[in-house]
Amino acid sequence: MKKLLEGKTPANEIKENLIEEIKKLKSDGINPTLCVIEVGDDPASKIYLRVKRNLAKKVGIQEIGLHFPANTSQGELLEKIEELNQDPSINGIMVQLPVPPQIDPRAIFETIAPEKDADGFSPLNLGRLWEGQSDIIPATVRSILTLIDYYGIEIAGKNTVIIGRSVIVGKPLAAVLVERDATVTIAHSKTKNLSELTKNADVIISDVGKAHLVTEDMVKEGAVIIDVGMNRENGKLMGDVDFDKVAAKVNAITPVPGGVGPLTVASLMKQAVILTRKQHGR
Ligand SMILES: Nc1nc2c(c(=O)[nH]1)N[C@@H](CN(C=O)c1ccc(C(=O)N[C@@H](CCC(=O)O)C(=O)O)cc1)CN2
Repeated sequence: MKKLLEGKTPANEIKENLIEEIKKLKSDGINPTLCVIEVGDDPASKIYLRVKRNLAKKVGIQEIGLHFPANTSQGELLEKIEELNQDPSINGIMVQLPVPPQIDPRAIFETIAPEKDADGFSPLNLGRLWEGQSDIIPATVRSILTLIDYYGIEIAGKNTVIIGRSVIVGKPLAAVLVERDATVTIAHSKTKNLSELTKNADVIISDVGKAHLVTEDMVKEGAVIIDVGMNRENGKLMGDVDFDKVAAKVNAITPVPGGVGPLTVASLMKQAVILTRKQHGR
């Protein structure tokens, strides 16, 4: 392995830039404000929300945290979102996932106003990605692009296999990589002969959530591997890729933890600032 694609350094760079950008906005009387909604008491979500709160404070974004009990109905949640959509003091809105089973995440994505869609999950913003408009994009996708740019990974014309077809990572990622001239294949649970695809891939991006899915024999020498998976095995956090053996064979690989993950919260903050600027015509 020649390059370890760590997320911490580019994440720090994003934070430093945000601090400067937000200072300037504030000196013009603009106070970027992000409303973060939690439904229920998922323990992992609590950790991520604390990280979001701390980073917002550090860069100067006003974070408004709302907590709803786990038995909140979809109607109640959507009503609150509608209210926030109308509130001019709120620039960005996001609902932490997962939400309890009585709430359909798609209803949330459809209700958040596209111009306040901090996660970039609204159907309008996701659709715009396929038109080549990529200012509002899901945080994980933005994080992957940041790694690609920061480490100078060539993507144009490269055979790129995305494993995973989620609406919030795999599909929007395909749209932005096609826009960057990559030749993209999306593989998923029904794909036959996954290894035939991955063995020919210059770049493999996996977002499945299955440990040991991508093994050494499935990758070609010199490939680039971006692992978005997060799996716990015997208390240890690992990605979808068999890191040690695959790393020995490839040119560049993200660690898990420490790769895409640390960039996701910084990417969300960046998006909140982009939304704020757009709302003020900047
Ligand atoms: N509304 C949203 N919900 C969720 C999102 C999202 O982007 N929007 N993503 C995840 C959770 N998440 C942020 O919300 C998140 C996940 C992982 C990390 C991270 O830093 N991971 C570390 C490891 C952390 C650990 O030890 O558990 C890493 O990979 O190095 C940050 C944020 C689901 N919900």
